[in-house]
Amino acid sequence: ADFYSPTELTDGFHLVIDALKLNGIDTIYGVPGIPITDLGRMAQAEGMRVLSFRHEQNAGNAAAIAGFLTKKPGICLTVSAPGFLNGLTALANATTNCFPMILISGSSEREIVDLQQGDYEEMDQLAIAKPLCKAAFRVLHACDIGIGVARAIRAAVSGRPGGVYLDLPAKLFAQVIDAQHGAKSLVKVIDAAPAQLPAPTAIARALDELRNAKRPLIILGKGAAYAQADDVVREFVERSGIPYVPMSMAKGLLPDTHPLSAGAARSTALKDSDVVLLVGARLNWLLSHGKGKAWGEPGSKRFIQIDIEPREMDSNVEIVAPVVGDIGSCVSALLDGLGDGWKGAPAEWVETIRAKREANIAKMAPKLMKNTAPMDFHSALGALRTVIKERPDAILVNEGANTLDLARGIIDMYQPRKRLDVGTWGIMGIGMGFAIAAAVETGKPVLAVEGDSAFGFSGMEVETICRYKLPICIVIFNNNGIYRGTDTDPTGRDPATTVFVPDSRYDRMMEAFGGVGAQVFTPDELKRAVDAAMDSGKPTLINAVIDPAAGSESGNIGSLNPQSVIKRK
Ligand SMILES: Cc1ncc(Cn2c(C)c(CCOP(=O)(O)OP(=O)(O)O)sc2=O)c(N)n1
Ligand SMILES: Nc1ncnc2c1ncn2[C@@H]1O[C@H](COP(=O)(O)OP(=O)(O)O)[C@@H](O)[C@H]1O
Ligand SMILES: [Mg+2]
Repeated sequence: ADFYSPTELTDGFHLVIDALKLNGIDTIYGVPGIPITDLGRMAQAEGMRVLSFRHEQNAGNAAAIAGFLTKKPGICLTVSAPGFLNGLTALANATTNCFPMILISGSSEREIVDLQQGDYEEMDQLAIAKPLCKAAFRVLHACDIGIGVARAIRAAVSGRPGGVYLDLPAKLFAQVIDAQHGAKSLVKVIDAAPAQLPAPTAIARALDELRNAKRPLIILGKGAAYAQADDVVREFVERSGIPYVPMSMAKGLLPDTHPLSAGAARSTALKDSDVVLLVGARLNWLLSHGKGKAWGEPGSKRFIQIDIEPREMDSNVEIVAPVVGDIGSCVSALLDGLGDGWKGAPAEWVETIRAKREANIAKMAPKLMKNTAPMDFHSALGALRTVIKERPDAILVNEGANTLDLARGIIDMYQPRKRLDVGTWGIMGIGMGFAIAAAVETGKPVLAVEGDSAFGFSGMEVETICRYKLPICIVIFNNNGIYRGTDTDPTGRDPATTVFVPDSRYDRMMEAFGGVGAQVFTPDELKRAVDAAMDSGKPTLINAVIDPAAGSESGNIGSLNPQSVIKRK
């Protein structure tokens, strides 16, 4: 029997680490500082991987995408007040995108905060976090750490995944309790994200809609990618024979070259379909809220929606067949229900989509072949499209405006969860955090295709990338500006609000920290430099010179900008 000395003790530091490890969490993304520097050191000493960043927003983004990739909540650890606030943007973005993460921040003493007596980094962090995330908890007593961590994990991954805030006041860490009592207080979460089975009546109703459809369409959202029900999703598309449109981060669930892919025929698919099956995709702005000219005749659509969140139904338009449950269970039930009677989608409709897709791909092809300088977005992306085709298990991180919108349609993906981008908010700044966690969590090579403005939001993490020697190749589409590099200040006093230093050399930033830097002017040079980076696995930054006149305002979403009708004299 274990010899147990009554003096054996544990404390808050050790209980937090034990609670995380007990639940299979082995990685922490953060920035050290009071009161959590020692927590990070001790976690590292106890075998956890603790990665220190240069800004908490990037650590938070890393934790968020780690959650998306692993279905375990990513952990971001920050100091109080300013560090907490820096992590909050990533926590809110994770919640918006349904990525499971836990922001753990040290905090000031309750008695001083609640009397507003001016503690070091005083802030009521729990109150501030609550409206911006899925759940928020604070732990005051060491014997509650086990339950607190368990609640945070379950809140992050159960139902619709999201961001959770866990507030740990400084005094908690040094609190000492009896070791055995402490061990008993820990909770290993059982079935944190339970399967949620659809009602048979909901499945029957959905199948009726599909059977009566003349022009059915499937839309796969990043929820379908997150669910990791890849085989049953692919089997359902292929057995049903229904064309599908993958949303950005669902690309690769089936290869974009799949005969049923309607990605390159998106406009026709949305406009002319009559029954639309949404699988882990919301009818938000990315799908024009399910109405308007993108969707053809008003009232011409019947929507079936699979989602784990019941309240998503009817959020934008009427859902005639809501299927509430987890995607794996729901799609399996639909597949079983198809039965032998299912004759496949109407051949004429499938042919319409195929023809449209082939025509659009043919129209685009010449733009991707140009091998001259200066590059434009199409010719540069043509080179990267080939890289991913040759290296399908590489992970593509992508942000910018033209750099994002054009890459989404030009770079085909071949495997699930390989395209990580700005998601539902269209947020800039996810690049380096996503790239770091993708490399750390998967061990796969990462290609980060960045607008020069987008890169600037998290660019200091090139030092982090070098420090951990991560296989990340950053390609910056350097068009000297936001959208374009050609705007001018009409007063002639300053540079325009959307331009940067001309002919800048981002590649030298990577060299500053021991990484590989390269500047390229043609698609061939770009492909060679990326191939070299991928083969070497060395941190690399390629400054790809793009024609400053090549872009368009806000990429594909310029129409969202308000226009002034007042012209001052
Ligand atoms: C946090 C944040 N700030 C600002 C923006 C606005 N914004 C900004 C600043 C973009 C950068 C576009 O410039 P780029 O250089 O990254 O890409 P291209 O020049 O290739 O279009 S895209 C975009 O929507 C944003 N989406 N998110
Ligand atoms: N395992 C799951 N089962 C069912 N629905 C899920 C699951 N995980 C996430 N979801 C849902 O997937 C949806 C993702 O939608 P969204 O982020 O809009 O995707 P996209 O931007 O790709 O269209 C969310 O409504 C979320 O509730
Ligand atoms: Mg740019």
